[in-house]
Amino acid sequence: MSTSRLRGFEPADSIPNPSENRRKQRIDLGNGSEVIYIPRFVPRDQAWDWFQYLDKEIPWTRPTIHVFGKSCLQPRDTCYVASEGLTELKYSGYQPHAYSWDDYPVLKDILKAVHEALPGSKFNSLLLNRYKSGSDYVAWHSDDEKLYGPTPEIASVSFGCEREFLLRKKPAKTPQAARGAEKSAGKRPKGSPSDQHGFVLRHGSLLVMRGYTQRDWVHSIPKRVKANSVRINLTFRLVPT
Ligand SMILES: O=C(O)CCC(=O)C(=O)O
Ligand SMILES: [Fe+2]
Repeated sequence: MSTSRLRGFEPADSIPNPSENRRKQRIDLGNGSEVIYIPRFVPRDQAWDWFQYLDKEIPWTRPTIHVFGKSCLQPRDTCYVASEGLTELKYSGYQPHAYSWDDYPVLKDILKAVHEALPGSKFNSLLLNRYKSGSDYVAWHSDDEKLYGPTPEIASVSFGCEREFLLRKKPAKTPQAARGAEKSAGKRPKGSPSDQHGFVLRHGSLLVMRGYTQRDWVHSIPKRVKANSVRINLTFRLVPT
């Protein structure tokens, strides 16, 4: 697919500066949630160099996780890097070992590039994922673990095979809000925000989730039979101390 946005999903806001407009998209998800997408964040050759390094040097594992009372192999490889002294990460009954930034200088270079692109950000942990083929995936979830606080900023850098990243609004919680959602289902008024978005995350792209995105939305990387090469994704996060 040539375009970074998926057909049938919402177009991005236009940004006044025309050169920025080509590069950067800002999607207002409503109610204090937003996504930024920069398709050409890392130049192509640099991105391939980083891909090769990560594929080869990172101590990837495929852990057993526990979801809905069942054990299963996580459907992708993973690794975790964090600064010393942070609250430990635990998800799906699995507590990854925290590797040190000092052991992977390239991760520090990528982190530096991310910090430069996002003024004011100060990430101190990183979850890495490797999708070996289109049958590897990440199920619908939100990164709403307590250790990240109520409004985490999550910066996601992708390398290798292009895969779809989907965002879907969580169902309304109060009966009143649920009735409203039911009434408007299928006939969204013009100009009101959509409750689903999709991006094809290209090699070297940066996607940022902000505000209440983890509280109000879920995201996923679905299986895709046609995706037949490796994709590596890095999500930088801040664990407040
Ligand atoms: O691979 C991706 O783009 C997303 C990964 C993700 O959602 C996660 O690690 O929490
Ligand atoms: Fe996630």
